[in-house]
Amino acid sequence: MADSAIINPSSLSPCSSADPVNQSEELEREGEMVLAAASMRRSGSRPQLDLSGAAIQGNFEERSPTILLPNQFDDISRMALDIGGSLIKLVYFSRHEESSTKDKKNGHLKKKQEAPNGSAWSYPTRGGQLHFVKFETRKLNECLEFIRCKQLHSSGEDLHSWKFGGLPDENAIIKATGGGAYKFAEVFKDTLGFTVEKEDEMDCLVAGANFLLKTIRYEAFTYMKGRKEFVQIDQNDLFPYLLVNIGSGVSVIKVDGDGSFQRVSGTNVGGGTFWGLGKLLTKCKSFDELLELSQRGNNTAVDMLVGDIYGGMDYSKIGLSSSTIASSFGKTISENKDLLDYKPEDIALSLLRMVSYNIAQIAYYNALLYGLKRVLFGGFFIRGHAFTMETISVGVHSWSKGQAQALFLRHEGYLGALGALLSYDKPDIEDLMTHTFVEQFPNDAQYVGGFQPQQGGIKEKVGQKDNQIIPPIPLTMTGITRFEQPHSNSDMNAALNIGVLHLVTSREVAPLLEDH
Ligand SMILES: Nc1ncnc2c1ncn2[C@@H]1O[C@H](COP(=O)(O)OP(=O)(O)OP(=O)(O)O)[C@@H](O)[C@H]1O
Ligand SMILES: CC(C)(CO)[C@@H](O)C(=O)NCCC(=O)O
Repeated sequence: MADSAIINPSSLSPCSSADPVNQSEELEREGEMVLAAASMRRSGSRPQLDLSGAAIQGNFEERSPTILLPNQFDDISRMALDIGGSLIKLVYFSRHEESSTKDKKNGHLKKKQEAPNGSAWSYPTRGGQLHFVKFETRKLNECLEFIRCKQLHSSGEDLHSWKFGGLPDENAIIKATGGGAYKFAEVFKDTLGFTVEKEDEMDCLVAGANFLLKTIRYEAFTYMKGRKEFVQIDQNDLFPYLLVNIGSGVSVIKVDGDGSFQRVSGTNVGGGTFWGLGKLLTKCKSFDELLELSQRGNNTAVDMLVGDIYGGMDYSKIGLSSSTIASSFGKTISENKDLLDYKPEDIALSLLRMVSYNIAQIAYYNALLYGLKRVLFGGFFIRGHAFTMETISVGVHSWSKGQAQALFLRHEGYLGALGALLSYDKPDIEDLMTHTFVEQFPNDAQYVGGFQPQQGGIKEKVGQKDNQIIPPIPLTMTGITRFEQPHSNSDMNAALNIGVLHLVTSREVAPLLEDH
């Protein structure tokens, strides 16, 4: 059910000349990655954004930095959304003259900046920009207000009817991905009048990641020992790689090419876990506050170290030093203390390390399983945060004995939104398949005692109609590889539990070991 009750069109406040986002302190308008369109291609009557030649501008430390393409000839309006469990990510295109408040404030378009090679870039006077903005999902109305005030809903020519006081074209569509594209589709229709065209979340993550890796220089980097090193991957040597997207939950995707991938794993211990538990345990009011707090922490106050167990000694026989964390939060069990006896900063650091390291470990095992050396981490959990990246890098590096490498992106949180934006310009043949949902399983994974479905042809893939995702269901659970459409709800429920740890709750008390 859409939470349509929470938004009422009349509750949206009038647009002021000021940027609506800046009116709210809590609303983070972050990193406006600015892309300009080099030129406009036209396929049939529909204008297309041509993103060729995209290049980052700005200094190396800037997150979500400006990227410009110089030759956008025609006017075009584009936006796409990735509506996740925690955050809504919005990407929109605008011409230079509609440059963002941040750009204006920083004089981005007026000044010349240092190019990486030391020369000065000159900014084009024509062209456009892709702005990247995020909102908290629980504050959907702020996103709606932003779209309305910026008049972002329409694509191409229909922009004008609204700009000049008319209502949005009732046929207007926007591309959106993430769970919220389903959950809030009616809200968008009711409040802003446009239809949400849903794009598959995994397709979009992969498309966004591939675009950034292939097209944008100074985008991907490694982070070890406090050093950030940019990596430009040879396009011919890009695939396969492992994409680990750390949002509220974590998706682990083996990417084999453009549009060719398998979601091979995932974990529910992700960014939502860190932020949710952190909020409960520290009373922090924002994610960034929690991250900042962790920077002052000392995790050894709550974590149980190998040395705590081994009387200060290393356990060198199995390669564990005394300072290795044996058990996250383990120290708290042996001390007669309450939550309030611990420093919130120590808790924040321990939690951050626990979640980051655990994800690194899962990433490593998947890299090992599929023989992948490159592991790309995306999602807003990373937030360009040094400790998070260091923990993940060290985890991947040490577990793989230096064989696998963790990579990060400057536009880490916008993969899905970017993929949704790129999907406007998918070739027509792909448009026909927009609503195809494909549940994929690793072909080469060793299954023990379960079934090992093969990837089949299109007939064996199951369609997604409207806002209902119908998963595939195995014919039997005994190694047979054919898939059929589920017929009943119970079939569907069974199918939904494939490949995930499914807990059947029981009220029976589990027998406990007797105390002696
Ligand atoms: N300002 C912020 N507010 C809330 N969470 C934030 C913020 N900045 C970073 N985060 C972290 O990013 C996570 C969300 O990341 P992201 O936006 O990539 O995922 P999502 O799309 O919301 O989740 P999912 O894909 O699982 O639905 C949060 O769970 C939190 O750990
Ligand atoms: C459910 C999604 C895909 C929504 O983005 C994400 O939160 C996720 O991958 N969660 C992990 C679910 C799991 O594989 O256990």
